[in-house]
Amino acid sequence: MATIIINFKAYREGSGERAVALAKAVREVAEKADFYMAVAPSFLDISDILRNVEIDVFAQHTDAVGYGSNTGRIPPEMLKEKGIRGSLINHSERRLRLADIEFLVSRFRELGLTSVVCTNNVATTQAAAAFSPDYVAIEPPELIGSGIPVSKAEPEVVENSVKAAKKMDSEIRVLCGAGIATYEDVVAAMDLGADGVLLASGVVKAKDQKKALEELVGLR
Ligand SMILES: O=C[C@H](O)COP(=O)(O)O
Repeated sequence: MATIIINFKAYREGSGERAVALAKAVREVAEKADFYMAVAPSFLDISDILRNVEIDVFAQHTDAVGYGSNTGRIPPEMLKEKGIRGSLINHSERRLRLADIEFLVSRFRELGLTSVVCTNNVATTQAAAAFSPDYVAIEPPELIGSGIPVSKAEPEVVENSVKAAKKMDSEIRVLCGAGIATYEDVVAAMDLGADGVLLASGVVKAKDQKKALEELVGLR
């Protein structure tokens, strides 16, 4: 089943009570859609969503630390403790060092958390795949938030990233993101070999988020 992860980022439209409402909408659409759907809300909204919505929740970032004297940092162990499914790692808006990415992918594996390592081109996708994360998510930063879908604007980046990742480890699932908003964009991504998409503004900033979700999965 293909994957759709919706990143709420720090958008006002996806925060506080609106985050819970959006997570509920994702859950309702996921029940009718032929996709695995998960959400990546702000840290501050994760507990409310876990308490109120039956849906897999991912963190938007995790720090390469353990429990201890790490002010303001979030170790993987805390995600596990809260029942969080996994995390985006190295999102272009929250970049990490190579050693941190390797540490997190390895620690996530030990803890049974799902790792989604974000990359910005074919070379970084190949490098990230060397750590065998569960997912890599290729997202050209210049298209993020643009409304111009990567699956149409830079199909070769998606296709070559899929090839590079699967050559490194055939088990890795490849998402693509940046500008994805419609079912057509999702199908185009999968035609290029992607196993799903990672998106934010196409849904979170939509006037009617539920309608945008239904359009995204082909229910409209
Ligand atoms: O995490 C999501 C990506 O940054 C893509 O964002 P976008 O869908 O707003 O282009």
